[in-house]
Amino acid sequence: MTKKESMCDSCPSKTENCEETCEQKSMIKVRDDVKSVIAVMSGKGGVGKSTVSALLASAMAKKGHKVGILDADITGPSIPRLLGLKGGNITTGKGGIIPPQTAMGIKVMSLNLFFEREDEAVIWRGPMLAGAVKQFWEDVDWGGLDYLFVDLPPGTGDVPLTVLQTLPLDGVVVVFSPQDLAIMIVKKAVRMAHTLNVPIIGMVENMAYLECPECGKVIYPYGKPKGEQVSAETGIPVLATLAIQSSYTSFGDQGKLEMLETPELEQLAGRLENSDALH
Ligand SMILES: Nc1ncnc2c1ncn2[C@@H]1O[C@H](COP(=O)(O)OP(=O)(O)OP(=O)(O)O)[C@@H](O)[C@H]1O
Repeated sequence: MTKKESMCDSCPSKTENCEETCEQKSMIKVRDDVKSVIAVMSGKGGVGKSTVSALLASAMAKKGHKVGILDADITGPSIPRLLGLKGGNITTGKGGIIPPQTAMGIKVMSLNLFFEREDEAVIWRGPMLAGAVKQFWEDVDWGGLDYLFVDLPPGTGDVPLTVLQTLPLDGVVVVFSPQDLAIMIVKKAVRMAHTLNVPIIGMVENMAYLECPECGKVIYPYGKPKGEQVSAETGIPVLATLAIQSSYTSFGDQGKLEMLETPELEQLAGRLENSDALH
């Protein structure tokens, strides 16, 4: 019996893509030093996926966990900037590439950390992008993590496919904003995860409303929050709803996003911490 056949025999989810997924997963390095792996994805760009990845990672770190972020958004990496890390001095040790750490101790690996200029353009085709992600998993000395968050590029292209099909994900958090277009596309991301048999932990609705700092009136620049609707249509729970707040951008632009208090994501981190599915 081949390795693939024996893996498929014991796999509970026999679907169309199960064999290919099993084969991909069997080829990636097993890491006992990373306990839970959570991907953060969005169907569409600019909805705040990297912001949510960084804040969720910070919330976990504030709870005392050892946390890392694998920035799989190879062509548009923003995690180093959001967390105040500069590129150009990556070193390698016995256990592999040493991931730089933020002020709070979050370990980060991102292609931008290899460049001195953060505006360096990466003009690579799909297989090279996928190769970089695999290397970030296999060749980085993550050195014992409770949670590794994987910040995906938007959409359902090569890199999200590689991550969902290859890395041993415990689940996915999907970020969306309340525009109809974003919602149409978030459903594609949800379908992709379902097709590849990756559990969806839940969704985060970002930029859902804005509270006027002068009078406190709540307005909805992108239309009323659509969490309930999306949840009813997809069967996936909305775990956090975030307002539009200038502090998200100002803390991020200063590289201090991990210092921002976000009660909604701290609560979500608590739910993840206690979720049986992740341990
Ligand atoms: N809740 C929010 N309130 C205000 N600004 C926000 C909020 N969420 C994100 N932003 C801002 O929106 C911009 C895009 O956010 P971010 O880079 O996290 O999005 P993304 O979905 O990861 O984008 P990409 O498609 O490039 O991967 C950033 O300038 C960020 O500071």
